[in-house]
Amino acid sequence: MNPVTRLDPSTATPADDLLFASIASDVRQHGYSINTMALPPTLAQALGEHVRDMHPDLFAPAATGRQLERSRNAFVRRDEICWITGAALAGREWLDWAERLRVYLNRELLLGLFSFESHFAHYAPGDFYRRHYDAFRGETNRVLSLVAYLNPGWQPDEKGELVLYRDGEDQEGIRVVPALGSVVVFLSEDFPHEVLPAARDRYSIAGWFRVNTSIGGRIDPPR
Ligand SMILES: O=C(O)CCC(=O)C(=O)O
Ligand SMILES: [Fe+2]
Repeated sequence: MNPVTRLDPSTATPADDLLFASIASDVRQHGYSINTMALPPTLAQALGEHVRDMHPDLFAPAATGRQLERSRNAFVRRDEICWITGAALAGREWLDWAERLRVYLNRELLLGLFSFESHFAHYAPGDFYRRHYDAFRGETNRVLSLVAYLNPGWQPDEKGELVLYRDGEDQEGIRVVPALGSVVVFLSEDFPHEVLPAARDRYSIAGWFRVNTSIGGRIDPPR
C-alpha cells in the first residue's frame, strides 16, 4: 500500500487561504458567507463519491429539539444523517480541511472556536428541514455553522435549495443551490434557515464549530 501524504492539518494551504480570507471577512461584516465552487475540487469529488457509496444502514433519522428534549420529529426534518468520524479517508480529509478553517477563523475573528463536529446528510426526494436555528442562546456550544454540498450537476428545477434568512423577521431569505463544492458559513444563533424539498437525492455535510464553555454546569454537552 502506498503511504498517504497528508497536509499538516493546522496550516492553510495557499488555495485555502483565498477562500478562508473571504469567509472571515464575510462573517465579520455580515455574519454569514456563501461561496460557490469553494471546496477544493478533489476533496468535493472524494466526499461526493464517498457519501453515495456509503451503505444506507449507516444513515439514521436525524433528531431535532433542544438539548434535553431530543426526538425524531418528521414534521420538522426528514433527512438521515451519519456523523463523520474520520475513519474513512474522505472524511479524514474533510475534518483536516475544517480544522484549517477553524485555526484560520480563530486567528482572524478571535471566536475561540474549540472543536468541530459534522455529519453527512441525505435528503431523499421530497425530504425537507423546516425553518430552524442551529443553536439557541445559552443552550448549546455551537457558534458557527458550516454546510458543504456534494451534488454534481444540480439543475435549477431540482429545487432543494437552502434558504438562509437574514434574521427572525426575514421571510424572503437567500437561496443557495446545493451544488457540488458550495460552502455556506453562518453564526448558528443568528440565522434561521431551511431546506426545501428536492426532486432528487440531495447530499450535504452540516457541521458546527463549538466553544468550550460549560453550560448549566455541564461541560461540553452531548450533541
Ligand atoms: O443541508 C443543508 O442545506 C442545511 C442542513 C441544516 O440546516 C442542518 O443540518 O442543520
Ligand atoms: Fe441547520
